[in-house]
Amino acid sequence: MESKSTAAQPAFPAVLDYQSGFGNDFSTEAIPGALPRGQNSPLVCPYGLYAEQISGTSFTSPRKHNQRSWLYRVKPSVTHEPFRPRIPNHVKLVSEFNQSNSAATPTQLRWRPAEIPETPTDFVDGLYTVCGAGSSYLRHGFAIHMYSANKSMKDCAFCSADGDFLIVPQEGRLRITTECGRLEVSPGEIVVIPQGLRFAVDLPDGPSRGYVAEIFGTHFQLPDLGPIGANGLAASRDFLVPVAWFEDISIPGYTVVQKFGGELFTAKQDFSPFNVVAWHGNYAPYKYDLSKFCPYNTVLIDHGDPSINTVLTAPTDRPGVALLDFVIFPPRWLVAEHTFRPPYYHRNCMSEFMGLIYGGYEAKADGFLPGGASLHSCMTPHGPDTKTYEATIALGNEAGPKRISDTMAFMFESCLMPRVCPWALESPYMDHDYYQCWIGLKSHFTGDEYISEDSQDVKKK
Ligand SMILES: O=C(O)Cc1cc(O)ccc1O
Ligand SMILES: [Fe+2]
Repeated sequence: MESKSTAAQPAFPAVLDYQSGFGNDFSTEAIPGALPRGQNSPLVCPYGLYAEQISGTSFTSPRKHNQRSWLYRVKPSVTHEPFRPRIPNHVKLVSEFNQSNSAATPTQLRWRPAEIPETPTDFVDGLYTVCGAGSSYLRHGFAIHMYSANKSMKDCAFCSADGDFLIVPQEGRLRITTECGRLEVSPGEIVVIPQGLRFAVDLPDGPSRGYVAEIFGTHFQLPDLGPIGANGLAASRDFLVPVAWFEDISIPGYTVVQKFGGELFTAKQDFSPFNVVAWHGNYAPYKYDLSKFCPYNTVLIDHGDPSINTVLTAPTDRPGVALLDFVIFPPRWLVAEHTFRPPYYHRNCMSEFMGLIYGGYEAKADGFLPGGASLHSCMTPHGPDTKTYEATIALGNEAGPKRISDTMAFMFESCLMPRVCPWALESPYMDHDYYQCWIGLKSHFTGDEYISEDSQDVKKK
């Protein structure tokens, strides 16, 4: 807690407290007794606070999907001047993908890691959309952004009215102050900031880079475990939610930046929006340490589908069809016998965007680097590069148990077909030679004797 002053934001403590659980009904107060007892909206709230509800689902969503929280704050968030288009506006954010702002391409795409900007750039200015599909207006779709920044946000908070942000830091910690409290997120951890919740990002390490999946119209949930049983993959109790924390500070000219339909709007107010003394509910930010993931995998033959490594899924109305799955490729043992162990060659009706947090990726001997990205869209063929294929075959059946260590790759997989933004296609980091990694795959066909020389017909034996 920080009492009334005009001081800049206080330093983060070395260790932050969190509550644990996924989708719980949380209750937290920075001052004992600040949560009203027995009702949400008393005539006068404890300590003279304002009650404010934030709804992440429609009021009438079925109980098992319903998400909302009650925030008890020094001043309500409506206490601000009118929203105005941000000047200069941000031209590299898209939330409704169409021919005027993005391109369709079935080509395999890959990007080298973007450099950290030289000029002062905070999280908001460092954010740019790579690809996406659908529309935040129609509440169905997603956008994949990346960020590269070097400076903390100052006297300003951000929120997206368009969708939830799943942030995957790749370089540099993020200290995130939200209306629900504070989180520190390191590379190797992820954080989800729900639609509409205000937050500010500090960069204690300076240079910072990462990925964001933004989903429109739904929220992330844990995948069902099916025959795996009651345990495994990401455990509910490893998700960490902030405890209430507030500052009661006047900051003349404080700016709330709101992403709304892909455009940025600003509203001025004279106080910090992080003035929530207590809150309760199930609509809150959370973080998760990917090293806690408990992977399941093949123990005898064949390469399992990557869905086995789903951390979080944002569903559509069709069973088993994700608007966006967040899947990881964590350290694990490979033990399959007489099996081609790397990912198989494939074409997928879902579209696959991949990133690498650290280490290497089992399907690519080189070219796919930490901080880089690749996109294999709907039905676009892809798979291991030539070097990986040849090395795997050379090893043969003698490959014993092998530990894949020091790696963390991930995939955002969607049933929607992404369009790609022009600045991503024209990016200096685009790997124009990506196709070369497969072009050298040779035929190892041994059935030539069955083909007649002149007709190419299969000879009858
Ligand atoms: O394309 C990729 O590298 C992702 C992926 C990994 C895997 O193990 C199986 C299928 C798949 O799409
Ligand atoms: Fe794939």
